[in-house]
Amino acid sequence: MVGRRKVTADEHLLDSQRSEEWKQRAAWRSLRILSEFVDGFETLSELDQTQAVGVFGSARSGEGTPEYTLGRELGRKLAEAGCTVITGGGPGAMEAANRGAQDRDGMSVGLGIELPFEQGINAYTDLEVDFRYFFVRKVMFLKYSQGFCVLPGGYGTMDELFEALTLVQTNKVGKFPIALIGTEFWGGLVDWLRDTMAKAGNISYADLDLMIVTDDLDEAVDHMVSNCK
Ligand SMILES: CC(C)=CCNc1ncnc2c1ncn2[C@@H]1O[C@H](COP(=O)(O)O)[C@@H](O)[C@H]1O
Repeated sequence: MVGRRKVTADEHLLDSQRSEEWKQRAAWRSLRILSEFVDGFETLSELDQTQAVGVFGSARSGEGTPEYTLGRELGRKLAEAGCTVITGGGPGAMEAANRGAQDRDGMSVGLGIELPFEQGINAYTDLEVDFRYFFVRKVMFLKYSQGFCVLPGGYGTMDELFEALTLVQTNKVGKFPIALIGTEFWGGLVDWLRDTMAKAGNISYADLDLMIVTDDLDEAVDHMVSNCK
């Protein structure tokens, strides 16, 4: 990839090879982390009264792809159902869902993340917060969303999906609907979870019911609305 690569706050925090001076600074860094929580809670507190759904999906599903069209339609349907749409504020499926929400005058939120290559939050958000730390941002997704719709994606999408699943499985959050959208994309993963992971005893078969898999956006939205905590 061409462009200026910046060292991010996450990288500073996680790099254990740095000098003694850096190691000592890591302790002070906790204040910066704290301030990021404060900023996030303060900015997003206006969402406390709304029913919000987090939408995850690939940063690479650009305009013109079937996934972008699907994400935009999902954003529209969530807004029509009265839900605020919260995404990672990036391009691709995130932008599509934010844009769809705005198409229907719904509330559209972007929780952006600092990345080595500058990109900025997409142009379709009404409320945005930019985070330096992935883990702080993940807390915000969980705190302000009452359910998740997951479009096809890559590692980032998997990370967010499995974070949510783990929290539900371990009863850290209560009623928390999760819908995987796209049976062709998700089918192989779900088969593997059942035929390999559950079969090996690493999850229970009941854990497979913590999410639905569908191609029907109305079913996904209905699952969010009727099962929100
Ligand atoms: C073109 C490109 C790589 C841009 C990256 N820009 C991003 N901006 C905001 N959130 C992101 C970005 N990349 C990954 N994420 C996070 O990880 C998920 C997507 O990652 P992935 O594309 O599935 O793995 C999103 O739901 C988002 O929360």
